[in-house]
Amino acid sequence: MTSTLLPGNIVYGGPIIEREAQDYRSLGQFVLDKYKGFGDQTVLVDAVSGAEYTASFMHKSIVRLAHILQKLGVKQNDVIGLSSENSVNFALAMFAGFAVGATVAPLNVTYSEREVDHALNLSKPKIIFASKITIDRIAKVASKNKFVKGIIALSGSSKNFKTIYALNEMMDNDKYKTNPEFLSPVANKNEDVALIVCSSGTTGLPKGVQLTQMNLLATLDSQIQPTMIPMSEITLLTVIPWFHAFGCLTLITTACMGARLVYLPKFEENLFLSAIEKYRVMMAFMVPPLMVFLAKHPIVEKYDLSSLMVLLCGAAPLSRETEDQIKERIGVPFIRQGYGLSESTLSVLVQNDDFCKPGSVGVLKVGIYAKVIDPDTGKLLGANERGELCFKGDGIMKGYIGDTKSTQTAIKDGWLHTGDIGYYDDDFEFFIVDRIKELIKYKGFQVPPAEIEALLLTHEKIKDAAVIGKPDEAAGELPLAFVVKQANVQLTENDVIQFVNEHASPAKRLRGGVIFVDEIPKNPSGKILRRILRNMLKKQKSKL
Ligand SMILES: Nc1ncnc2c1ncn2[C@@H]1O[C@H](COP(=O)(O)OP(=O)(O)OP(=O)(O)O)[C@@H](O)[C@H]1O
Ligand SMILES: O=C(O)[C@H]1CSC(c2nc3ccc(O)cc3s2)=N1
Ligand SMILES: [Mg+2]
Repeated sequence: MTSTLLPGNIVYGGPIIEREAQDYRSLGQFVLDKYKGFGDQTVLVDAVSGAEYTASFMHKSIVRLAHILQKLGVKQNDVIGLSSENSVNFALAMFAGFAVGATVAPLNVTYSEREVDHALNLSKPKIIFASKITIDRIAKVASKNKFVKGIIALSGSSKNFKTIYALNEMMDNDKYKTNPEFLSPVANKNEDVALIVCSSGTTGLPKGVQLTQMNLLATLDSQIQPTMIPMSEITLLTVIPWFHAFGCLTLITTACMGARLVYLPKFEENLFLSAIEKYRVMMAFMVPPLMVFLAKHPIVEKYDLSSLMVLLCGAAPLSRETEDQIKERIGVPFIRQGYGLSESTLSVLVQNDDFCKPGSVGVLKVGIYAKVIDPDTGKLLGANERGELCFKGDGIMKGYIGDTKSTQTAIKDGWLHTGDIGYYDDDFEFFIVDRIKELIKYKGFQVPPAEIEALLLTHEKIKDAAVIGKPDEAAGELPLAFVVKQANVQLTENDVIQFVNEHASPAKRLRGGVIFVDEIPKNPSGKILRRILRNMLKKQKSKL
């Protein structure tokens, strides 16, 4: 499908032809019927334990858990929290929540008590599923919030809350083994919220993004495309946390397609590589730090990665240099960069065979409209003009929970204002420059840190890098780099400054200096946490 230009400089990705999911009675029913239809196919594989789960196992278990949720008093549109690393029980809990027509609110497992408290007070779940790594923290915070009536332990247990149920005990209880079918209640698809995902919190506190059943069903329809190989023969790998929109939506879409999804609960170098080798993984969901790992880490050479055909990468900027290095090093034929937001359900832009210029994030997906506006004046811009990207379509969220003001700032006349600066070229292929909030303002020039970071990563002695603006009275801000050196190399501040001077325009020079660090702080979906770097800089200054 090629994009078309509509009057008023609006680009359109074309209609969603498929209507299978959207016409269903509910999201929960769609997932149940899909799993039932896939029968004995293996749909999930735990790469740590090696356990494999068939679609019929998933169907049977979701039905049982849905009956259990109803017995516990969970009703349509009640909210269920879900705090777990990637595991089969995460998938069961979420899909059982959908089956009873509830709203599922995944929680970041790395959240501190304070952050859990913030997230719980956004979604106000009645029941929370928690795994052994989070249950103590969840129980402690839940005991201070009256709206939480019960906690279901997916694994482990805790003494910090009075009503804790153990999932395995309930699943084995004969009481719930009676009815092998479950009929999901008819949904008000445009209104009923299926998911409340927390945005990454890169620019402030995380916001509770409400995605309706229709947002998800339309996205599912838009993902269905004829493939050369039957879906049942495709093996995918993911380590992206399922509590994040990117991870969560890729779990839901791959589940409904009947592919085999191999998952990891967290990233571990050897496990990630050996999983690709062992399961002959064809496609992997990636974020830029994982791409840099494949491009640069010496142990990559020890593994047979020849099965890899496609890497799907999103969530943060990926440089064309990293892309080229991977192609050259491990010969992956296709790298598909995509771009999306929690607010857009899944990606709104993705590369394909015909539109994959280096550094681009591809073209509009079906069902999506885009426009680029001048962030100051709101004027509509045309091809090759940089401005704020705005999107419209069936995947755009209902709004932020409990925050009408932010919702009204984010969505105007149905258009989601992303806060990201980008442009499309003459082929309607899109490029992301940076976030409006991250642009460094040097003497009136706007310097995108992502560009300097991409350049620094091309240096063979640099393992990782992040750039921020250092406040400066005369110039406004000066670009400053945090740099992680490769092991056992000599590299000075001056070497790094010289390198940038040679390869970048004057405004991008590292006039703020270079700080060597052991690690760049990133969140689980691979985004650089620049506010931590800004705090580090402040602390360093106050010490002087
Ligand atoms: N391929 C990509 N290239 C560059 N940036 C990307 C890409 N994909 C996603 N992003 C960035 O990720 C953002 C969406 O991420 P997400 O919804 O997880 O939360 P966040 O915007 O990082 O956090 P918050 O909204 O809470 O500040 C986009 O607005 C964009 O800035
Ligand atoms: O649609 C795809 O094929 C893949 C390619 S990359 C991608 C996404 N990236 C993001 C980033 C943030 C987010 O909230 C959702 C997505 S989906 N989706
Ligand atoms: Mg955001």
